[in-house]
Amino acid sequence: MQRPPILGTRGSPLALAQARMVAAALEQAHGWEPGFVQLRTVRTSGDRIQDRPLAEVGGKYLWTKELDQHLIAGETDFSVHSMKDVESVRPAELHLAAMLPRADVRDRVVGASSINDLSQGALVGTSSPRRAAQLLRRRPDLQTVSIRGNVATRLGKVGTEVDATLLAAAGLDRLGISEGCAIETDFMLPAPAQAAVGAECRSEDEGMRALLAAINHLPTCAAVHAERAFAREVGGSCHSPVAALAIAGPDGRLWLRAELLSTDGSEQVAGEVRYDPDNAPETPRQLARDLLDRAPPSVRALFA
Ligand SMILES: NCc1[nH]cc(CCC(=O)O)c1CC(=O)O
Repeated sequence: MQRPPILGTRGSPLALAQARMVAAALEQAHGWEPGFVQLRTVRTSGDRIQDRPLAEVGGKYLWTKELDQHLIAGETDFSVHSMKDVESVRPAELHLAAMLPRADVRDRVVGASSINDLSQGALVGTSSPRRAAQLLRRRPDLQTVSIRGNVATRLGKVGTEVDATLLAAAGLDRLGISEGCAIETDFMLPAPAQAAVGAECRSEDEGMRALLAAINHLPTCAAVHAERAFAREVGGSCHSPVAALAIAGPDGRLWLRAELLSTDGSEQVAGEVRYDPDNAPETPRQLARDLLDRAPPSVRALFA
């Protein structure tokens, strides 16, 4: 048997839960005993910087920077990421080789039974510009405040520092937390790549690519690639409120919905498209350009 592959992951409880899911899927697919894949935790800049919103410090790259460095240097064989936190442009040395089947894509509100149910003027903690803008669009009376920290930290602030918070259902579920009420996607469209866990290896590592290909879930892969292509084309930063969700039908066609908002949610542009990703792979980029063309100035200014 070959030597155990080394999996690089962040050390947060959610990152570790996701890393174990990928390790278990690989072990099962290749007939390795449970625990064969070695986990190596890597502290990223994103983990280190807890006092400021990441958007102010340098954005998503901070969640993968050190993982990328270890992987490129050959200290690990692959990295596992929340695809939502992975920059839409990746180093050429790295290859996204697998995605697990996507989990619940919705956000959940914790601290109220729905957005409409939040009391007048309630204070909602979120550091996501998308969630803040979508929330304010529906409920301009609400206040939002940036909160950071891992899922447990944020939950701990509900009822004390804030009245409510919004979190991804996928993350809560993976941590075994049943708290919160799901918000339907036509009310709050999720972030590009939300609820998808991906594995990335060195582009030239054919062996690792083949091992990971065995656990790649094609419908999730197609949907997440479409959302990431959309996100790349609209540009913007971590300050830019952007939502995108693609759903793969049984025939492989994708239904891609997307939304751009102004920071306070007062203005918005949205669109959707159904297409065959094999025949028209440029469609997400076209949708992005269409939304940018139609975007009001306050929205456009936040993007490319
Ligand atoms: N930005 C942090 C982050 N990255 C991925 C998830 C949730 C899991 C996922 O979307 O796959 C979370 C927490 C959250 O948004 O509630």
